[in-house]
Amino acid sequence: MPVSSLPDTLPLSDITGCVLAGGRGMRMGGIDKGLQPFLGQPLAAHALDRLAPQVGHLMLNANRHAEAYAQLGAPYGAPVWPDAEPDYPGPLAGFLSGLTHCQTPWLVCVPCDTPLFPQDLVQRLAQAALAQQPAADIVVAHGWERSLDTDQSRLRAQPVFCLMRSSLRDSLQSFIRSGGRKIDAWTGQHRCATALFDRADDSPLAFANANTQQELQALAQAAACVPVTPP
Ligand SMILES: Nc1nc2c(ncn2[C@@H]2O[C@H](COP(=O)(O)OP(=O)(O)OP(=O)(O)O)[C@@H](O)[C@H]2O)c(=O)[nH]1
Ligand SMILES: [Mg+2]
Repeated sequence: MPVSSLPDTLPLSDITGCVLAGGRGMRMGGIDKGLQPFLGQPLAAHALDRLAPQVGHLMLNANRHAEAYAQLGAPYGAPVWPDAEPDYPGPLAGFLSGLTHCQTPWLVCVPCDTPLFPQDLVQRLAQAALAQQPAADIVVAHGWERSLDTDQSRLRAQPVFCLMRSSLRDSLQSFIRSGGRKIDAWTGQHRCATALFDRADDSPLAFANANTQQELQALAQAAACVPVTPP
C-alpha cells in the first residue's frame, strides 16, 4: 500500500481510555486524590469528561472507594477495576489493570490529578504511533509542565499519559513481578514513540498536576486566569 493511503490515526472504537486513580495520595495526606473537588466536581470526573470524546470505551482504575468511583463512571459506562498487584506498586500497576480488562487493541492511560490535559491528547498520541514505520507499540506524551510551586515551566516526558498496545499485558506483568517500577524502564523495552505537545496553542497548564492540596488550589486559580482551550 502506498504510504499516502495509510491511515494517520486510529479509530476511536479501537481505543479504551483508563483514568488512573489508584494511588495512595500521600502528598495530600493519604486521601483519595481522584475524589478531591476541583472547580465543582471530583478530579476523576474531570478526567472522564475530557477523555470520553477521545476514546471508544472508558474505565477507571481505583483501589479505594469503589462505590464512589462506580457512580462517577456510570454515565460513561466506565467500570472500575482495582490493581491485581498488592502494595501499591505505582502507576504501572494501573496500566496493568487497564491492559487486563481492555477489550480493544489499544489502551490509553491518564492520571486523575491533571484535569486540564489536552483535548486532542489521544489523537496526537495515535498519530505519533502511526507516524513510525512500523507503527510504535507505545507512545508517551512530552509536554510543558508548569510547576504550581515555582511557576516555572519545563518540557518533559509525561509518562502517565501513555498509549499502548493491549498485547503488551504479559510483558508488563512480568516486568512488575520482577520488581520493575519505573515507567520508562518498561516502555524502553518496546518500540516507543514520543508525542510532543509544545505548539503555541497548547495550554501551558495542560500537564500541570496537583500532588498537594496547595497545588490543587493553585491549579484552580491558574485555570481561572489562563485560557485552557485554544482559541
Ligand atoms: N493503580 C495504581 N495507580 C497508582 C499507584 N500509584 C500511583 N498511581 C497513579 O499514578 C498517577 C500518578 O501518581 P502520583 O501523582 O504519584 O499519585 P499518588 O501516588 O496517589 O500520590 P503520592 O502518594 O503523593 O505519590 C496517579 O493517577 C495515581 O493515582 C498505584 O500503586 N496503583
Ligand atoms: Mg506516587
